[in-house]
Amino acid sequence: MSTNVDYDCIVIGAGVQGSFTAYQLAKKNQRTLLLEQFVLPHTRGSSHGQTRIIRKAYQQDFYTHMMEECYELWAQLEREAGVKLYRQTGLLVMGPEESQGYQMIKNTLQKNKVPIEILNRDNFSQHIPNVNLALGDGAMVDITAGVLYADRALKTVQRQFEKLGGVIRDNEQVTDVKPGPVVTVTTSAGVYRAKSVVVTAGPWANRLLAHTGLQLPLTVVKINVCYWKEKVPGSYNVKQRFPCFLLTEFEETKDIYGLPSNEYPGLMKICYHGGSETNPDQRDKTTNRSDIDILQRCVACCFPGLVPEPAVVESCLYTLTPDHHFVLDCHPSHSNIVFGAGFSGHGFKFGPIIGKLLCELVLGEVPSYDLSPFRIRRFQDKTKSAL
Ligand SMILES: Cc1cc2nc3c(=O)[nH]c(=O)nc-3n(C[C@H](O)[C@H](O)[C@H](O)COP(=O)(O)OP(=O)(O)OC[C@H]3O[C@@H](n4cnc5c(N)ncnc54)[C@H](O)[C@@H]3O)c2cc1C
Ligand SMILES: O=C(O)[C@@H]1CCCCN1
Repeated sequence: MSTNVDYDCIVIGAGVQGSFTAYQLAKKNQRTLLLEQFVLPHTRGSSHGQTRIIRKAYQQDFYTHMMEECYELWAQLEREAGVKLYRQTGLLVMGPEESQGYQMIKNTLQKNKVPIEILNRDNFSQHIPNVNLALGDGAMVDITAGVLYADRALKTVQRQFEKLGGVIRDNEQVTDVKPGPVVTVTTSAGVYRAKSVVVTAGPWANRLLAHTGLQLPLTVVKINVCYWKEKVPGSYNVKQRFPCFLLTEFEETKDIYGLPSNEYPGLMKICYHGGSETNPDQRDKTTNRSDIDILQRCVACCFPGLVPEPAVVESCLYTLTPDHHFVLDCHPSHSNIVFGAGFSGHGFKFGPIIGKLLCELVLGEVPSYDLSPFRIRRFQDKTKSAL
């Protein structure tokens, strides 16, 4: 052990991305510390809750390509830990047949030979009962898509990290990061020195990066996570193999998505892919519910077996970039500070591959995928660097 550092790497933030990064670093024999400001597990960031969608259905090829390997990495973790983290349900994609968004997803899936089933108006209700396909909408199913058990996944990857000798310190907020050949990290409980640092602080990313003179164009929004009651219990249940769904357009506005009833008996999760801007420390003060009005109209129109009024509303945060693509990069002035941020409400399924990529950046290895869609230079004038 070199005498002037406590760790090879310190990862700041134990959400899904930081936890997978720490795990990958420990696998590569890096002495790694994972720091978390809250007591684990917590519900204040973006990675809490029992379920997330996993899918290859994307408009861009690069996400579909990454998901090929990512499914294998999820399965590897399941085997390693002896737990079930994924359940195949399929993803029903619905949207105006001629729209660009719907067609791009269809083309990407077909081009990449992802198994899909195209449904037509005649066989739709036979395959998908209790859903009304809007006039002019097309429908297809991404067969291998499904549900990830999110809370369980987070706990599992953190436990595997510790088994590899990694150290987690929760209830310890990072208050300063001093760049240099050895990075000094100050927390509410102490000071640590490491050869490199990874910032995976979710909605708090810019607050951490400010210590290093960098600000990214990130917007934090609060999502109302709505659960809707089944009129006939079980009709939208995961055990009936009811699929996840993605509606690429409703009333010409943002996507709406949902997951079969699972965590709360008789309640299906359906959310609007947008919300109002918030300060992550004051999340619960934001009370805009205009998205819920849209969801109520959508449920009344497309899901006749659900009561069109949410039975439970919880909160979760998105950290959005202007193009909704992730940020995976090294600090422009300090190559030993790496960050993963701006997962824009769709990053959970990529956790294992994000961990692998951020680990490669820390170790100075050639990244397994082309990172140009994720580099900060794409923002150009929107990235403020004080250094
Ligand atoms: C409602 C909702 C639905 C979603 N659905 C899907 C889906 O179906 N499929 C999918 O793939 N993705 C989905 N996502 C997106 C996915 O959950 C996020 O992209 C992902 O969880 C982001 O993880 P993260 O690690 O970047 O952030 P976080 O989970 O927020 O983790 C960051 C961590 O850093 C900690 N931290 C911050 N500052 C400090 C500090 N100073 N010191 C110490 N610790 C600090 C925070 O406390 C936090 O724990 C959804 C998100 C939401 C909100
Ligand atoms: O990542 C996902 O799969 C979900 C559904 C689509 C909108 C973003 N969140």
